[in-house]
Amino acid sequence: MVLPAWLAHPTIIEGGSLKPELAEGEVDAAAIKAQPFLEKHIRSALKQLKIKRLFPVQRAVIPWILEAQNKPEPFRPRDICVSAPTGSGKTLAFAIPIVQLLAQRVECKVRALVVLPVAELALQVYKVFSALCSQTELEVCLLSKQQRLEDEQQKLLELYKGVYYSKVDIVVTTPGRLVDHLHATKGFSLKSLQFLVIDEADRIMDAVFQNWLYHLDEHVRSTADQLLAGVQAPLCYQQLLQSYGQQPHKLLFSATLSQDPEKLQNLKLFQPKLFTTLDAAQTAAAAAETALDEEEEPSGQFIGKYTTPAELVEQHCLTEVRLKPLTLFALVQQNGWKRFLCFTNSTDTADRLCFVLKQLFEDSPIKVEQLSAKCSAAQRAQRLNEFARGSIQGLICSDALARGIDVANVDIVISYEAARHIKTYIHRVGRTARAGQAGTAITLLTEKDQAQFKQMLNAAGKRMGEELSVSPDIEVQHAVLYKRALEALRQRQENQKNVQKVQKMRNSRKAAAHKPAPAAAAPAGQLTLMEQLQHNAASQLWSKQHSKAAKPTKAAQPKQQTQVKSRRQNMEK
Ligand SMILES: Nc1ncnc2c1ncn2[C@@H]1O[C@H](COP(=O)(O)OP(=O)(O)OP(=O)(O)O)[C@@H](O)[C@H]1O
Repeated sequence: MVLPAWLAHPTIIEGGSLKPELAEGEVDAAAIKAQPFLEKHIRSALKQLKIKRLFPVQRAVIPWILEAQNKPEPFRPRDICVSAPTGSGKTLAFAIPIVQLLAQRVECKVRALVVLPVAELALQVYKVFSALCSQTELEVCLLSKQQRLEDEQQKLLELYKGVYYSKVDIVVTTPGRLVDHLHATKGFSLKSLQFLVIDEADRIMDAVFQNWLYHLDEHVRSTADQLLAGVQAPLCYQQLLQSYGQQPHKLLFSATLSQDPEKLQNLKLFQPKLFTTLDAAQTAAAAAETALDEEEEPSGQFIGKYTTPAELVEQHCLTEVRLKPLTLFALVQQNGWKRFLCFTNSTDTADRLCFVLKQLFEDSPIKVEQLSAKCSAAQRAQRLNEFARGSIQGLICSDALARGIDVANVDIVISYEAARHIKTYIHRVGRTARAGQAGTAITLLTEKDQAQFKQMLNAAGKRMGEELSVSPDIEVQHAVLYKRALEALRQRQENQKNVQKVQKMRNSRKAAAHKPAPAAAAPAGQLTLMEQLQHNAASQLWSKQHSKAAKPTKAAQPKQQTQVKSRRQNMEK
């Protein structure tokens, strides 16, 4: 594959370690007070966030965006793609310049749109924006299906004398929720959009999400046409507007950025520019590359595509399929791990593994819980909180959590099953060694997995780390405990099968009666005890959810309404 020139010749982000050791008396060039481009309100917000210095990606990207945006029209800044390791601080790299630029002029319009693949990530980025905006008049809004559409619409817009006014300046959302609002929210306008941020860009460019871009583009295009209809400007200016006038400045971020020209083309990037970080081996390769003839067509992957944090130690542990849960148990015990995330390739494996581990750790202070698509969003949030507080030591996750989530103080990431794709591996291991902290990633490998795993790493320019071993006697040592745990698992699976059978019978009985009566109306006397328990639990859950949904949360509304009112009055003046 031949790379386009902008991917082949990136701007290298200098800086190496996130926590460099400074010699005595040496001035820290990355200290916040040494950054002349940061406004006072940003410095003070960073102080509250306990951020004392900028990370390399932030030092490279923030001043570049500020400078590009400060050039007068009709200059249009180049769109940028930023590829930097997990945990290297990409969120602040786009949030700081956006807040600083938007705060210069407050208007009742959505001027920045930040799109993330899943609700949890959107919430995380929303919190960062909210913290940065705390010293400004800017309002940030989260649209992510965690609230009803009507409640989100209320947060977003206000109708005054027949005209819709935006209550917010920055919207953080997911692709699906954005499309919901583009279709269903009257008055939702992005015609003043100045920034479009796509975080975890490679994931968002995947086929499933493609049509959100189409809808957004259509929306921006149609508002540009409406605008042009009323413009009495010279033809050349109209042409300029038509060609790119209404397109926002696009900022793409990821730890594993796509280099697929077709996917990138969908984003219609304007003279794109790539920023990338390199590790030591890649820096040497880049130096050799620049020695080559500049005219030569570059090929293959862009350098720095798969870098992991400098502080990350990668290891593997050889085991057998039948002993995998026991190997994991022994590793945790042997090494005294207190904060570990363990990834599996499927939700079912996460579920079974978590059950077996709970049995194995029954008499120990180690508490493990599952964190997968099987848990509700509220459950996931609660478990993450408990993990952060230290009341849960291990979380057994499917890959839903592998990307972007910033879980505090994870010491160890274990791949219970080897990741099938390098991107999955990079994002999994990136849950540790974040923000310059130390961290270790361990992959459990059977003999069969080994060659494939090695090949995957080599293809990405990485090498297998050291081998970590467990005592060969684990099977004998824990024979009784392990047997009991596996027997409990077998019993549980049998029970689950029985419950499913009962459920199936019940459904077919209902279908036969041709009367799909609501569950709440079913006469209790005709149900078996098991059915009755399930029925009661379902009814309770249903009424709980519906009574919650019926109560719109208005806690923050009065304050926001007054602010918007005064902003609107200012505008009218
Ligand atoms: N300059 C800084 N100083 C100290 N901590 C920082 C700094 N910048 C970011 N952080 C912290 O580093 C952690 C990781 O940041 P962030 O989530 O932005 O990383 P990321 O590069 O987006 O990672 P991923 O690719 O996994 O999403 C966060 O906890 C954040 O608060």
